Amino acid sequence: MRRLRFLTAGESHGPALTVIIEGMPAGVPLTKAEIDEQLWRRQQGYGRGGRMAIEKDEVEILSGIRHGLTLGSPISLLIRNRDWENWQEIMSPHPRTEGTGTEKKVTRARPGHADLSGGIKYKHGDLRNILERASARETAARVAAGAVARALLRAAGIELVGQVTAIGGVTADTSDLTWEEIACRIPRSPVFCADEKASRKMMAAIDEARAAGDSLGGVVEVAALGVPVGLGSHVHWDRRLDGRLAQAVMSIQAIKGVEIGMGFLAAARPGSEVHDEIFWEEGRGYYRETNRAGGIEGGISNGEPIIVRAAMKPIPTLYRPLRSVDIETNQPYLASIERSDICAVPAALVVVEAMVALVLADAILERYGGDNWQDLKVALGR
Ligand SMILES: Cc1cc2nc3c(=O)[nH]c(=O)nc-3n(C[C@H](O)[C@H](O)[C@H](O)COP(=O)(O)O)c2cc1C
Ligand SMILES: C=C(O[C@@H]1CC(C(=O)O)=C[C@@H](OP(=O)(O)O)[C@H]1O)C(=O)O
Repeated sequence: MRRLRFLTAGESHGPALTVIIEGMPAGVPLTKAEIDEQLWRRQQGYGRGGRMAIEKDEVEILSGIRHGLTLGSPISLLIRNRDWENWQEIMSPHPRTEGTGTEKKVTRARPGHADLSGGIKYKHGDLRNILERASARETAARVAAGAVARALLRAAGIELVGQVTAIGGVTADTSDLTWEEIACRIPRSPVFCADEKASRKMMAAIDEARAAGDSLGGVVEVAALGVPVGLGSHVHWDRRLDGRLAQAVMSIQAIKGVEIGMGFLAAARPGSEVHDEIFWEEGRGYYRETNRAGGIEGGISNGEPIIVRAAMKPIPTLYRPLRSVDIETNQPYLASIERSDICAVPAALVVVEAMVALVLADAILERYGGDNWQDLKVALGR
């Protein structure tokens, strides 16, 4: 059973996003400021569009936290959409009054979005009824939930470090840097990349894509440091930690590939270059000199840093639009674009971190239990 569960709600241009997080032990220190910091990070990143100039994401804590400590009750959080002001009539929950409103239905299905399949599945002639919820605006609520999970991980001695490793085919080389060095450099880079030269090239690639009316995807990498041995299990498919991480990360809008450790690269290498040899030393215990497995063997964490990589496809809405069909007339059209991101890979990194945090916090609670932080601390041996 999931120990830490969360459920988000909210439309992209509705009044607000909400999230309920259930299963946090009592007594974990958690402040509004640390949730807001993660929300702020998600809004940064070179290549974003006009919407980010409107939104200033900030959390309102509705329940589950008192005087800076979790209560053990459901935590509910709210993030208002500033853009709602401009969409009140279009997004009104009330029945339409005859003869009012000039709103046109969205009938032009955008390639790369949920529009067409969602419209067919839910029998919506107005594709806005699909796109509002399919939008990655929802990731703000995931990041707020992730900040709650991060608070538990931090208390348990686990830290997450994330970096963008590729944008539009420009790849970073950070192989000579430690995770601590990477963590120091990331906030200074507008694309959250620790390789300064690659950072500049990535920004130039985004500028080029913008000028060409195109968009770019990329690759992000998250490392979880300080994870104890034994999270997840080999005994069932849905208890394997690698499977749980892959599902959570793949569920993020526009993520099309997830790797743990060497991932796809391992398929091309002989076994002698893929597996991590095991050593033992008095006082140190078991250790490995390499971490090609990315911290998980047989679905169980092995004590090495957990390394998760995710590939994001380019943003599907292009200023030089792709061909599609109007579902009312079945006639071809070329869309006119009002605004869109060119590249949201840095934002996606923050979302991947959030999903990794939620899975690891759930796995910690599964292994160590604890209704309150004191019991959990004892179980963790801290
Ligand atoms: C942080 C973030 C921002 C995004 N911004 C946009 C955007 O401005 N325009 C757009 O067309 N898609 C954007 N996307 C991607 C779409 O939400 C996503 O491709 C779409 O919902 C279809 O889902 P799928 O790619 O997972 O199939 C964004 C994704 C993320 C993670
Ligand atoms: C609002 C966010 O991302 C949005 C995700 C998104 C999409 O189609 O996924 C489309 C854009 O929204 P809009 O159509 O209102 O310009 C992005 O700005 C956000 O990240 O907070």
